[in-house]
Amino acid sequence: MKFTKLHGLGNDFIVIAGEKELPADVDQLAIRLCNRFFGIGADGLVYILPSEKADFKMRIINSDGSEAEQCGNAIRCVSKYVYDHKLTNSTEITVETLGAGVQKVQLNVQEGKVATVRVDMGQPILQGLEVPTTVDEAKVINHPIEVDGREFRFTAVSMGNPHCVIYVDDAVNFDLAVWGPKLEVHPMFPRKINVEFATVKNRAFTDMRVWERGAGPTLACGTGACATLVSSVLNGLTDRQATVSLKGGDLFIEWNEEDNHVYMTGPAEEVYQGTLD
Ligand SMILES: N[C@@H](CCC[C@H](N)C(=O)O)C(=O)O
Repeated sequence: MKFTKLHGLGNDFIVIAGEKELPADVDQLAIRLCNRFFGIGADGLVYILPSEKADFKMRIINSDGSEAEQCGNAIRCVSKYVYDHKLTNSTEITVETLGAGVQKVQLNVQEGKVATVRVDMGQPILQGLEVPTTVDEAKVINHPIEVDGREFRFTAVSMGNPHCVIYVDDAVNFDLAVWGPKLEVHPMFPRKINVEFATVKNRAFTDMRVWERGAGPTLACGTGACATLVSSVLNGLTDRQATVSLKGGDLFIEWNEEDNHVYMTGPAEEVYQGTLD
C-alpha cells in the first residue's frame, strides 16, 4: 500500500488515497503507523475516499486511534495531494468531512504545485451542549473550569470538532504538558476536547499553543486556530480577521460577518512517499 507524508505547519499526516473505504482495523493501523519510534510517525492517519456529495471525502484518525470529525490542516494537505497528484485539475474543489459537512476549498497554485490553500470552514457552533460541553447556554464565553485546584476560564467553539480556548499571559511558554491532558478529559467535555492556550498580542495577531484531543501537543491545529479567532471575537479581543501564530507557523483566519463562515488560509507541504507492507 502506498502512502504519502504531508504536513500543514508541522501538523503531520500519513495520507492514503485510492481505497474505497476505511479498513475495519483503521484505529489499530493509525496507532501503529503514527508511532514515531516503531512506525512512520505522524499526528494522524488520513484517508482520501470517493464521495457522493463532493469531489473527495476525507477521514482523519488521530494518533491514538480515535476518529476526529474534522481537521483543518489535513483538509489543506488533502487539497494539495489531489491537485499535485492530478486527481483533479480544478483549483476550486469540495471535500466532504465526517462532522463539518462539505467544505469549499480554493487552491493557490505556483509553478504547477499547490502552495497555499483557503478553506471555507463553515459556521462555528457555539451552543454549549452542541460543542459539546455540559454547559446548557447559547454561548459558553469565559466560563470557569477547575482543574487540580487551579481555575481557568474557557470559551467553547466547535468547528465540527470540539475546542476550548483559554487565554493565558504567555501561551508560547505555557506548560501545555501539565494542563493540556487534564483539560482534554475534563468531565465538562463529554466527547473530550482540543485545548488552545492563547495570548492576544494585538487586534490582528494572537499566539496560540495547542493540546489536541487524541494526539497531544502538535505544532499546529487548523480548527484550533479557527476556534481561537472566533473566541477572540466573542471576547472582544481581536478583529474578525487575524493571524493565529502557532509553533509551526502562521495561519490567517477570517470570520465573515455576512455568511457567518470561518475561512482559513495556510500552506501545505509534501515530505515524501513510501510503501507499506
Ligand atoms: N490538527 C487538526 C485537528 C485534528 C483532530 C483533533 N485532534 C480532534 O480530535 O478533534 C486541525 O488542524 O484542525
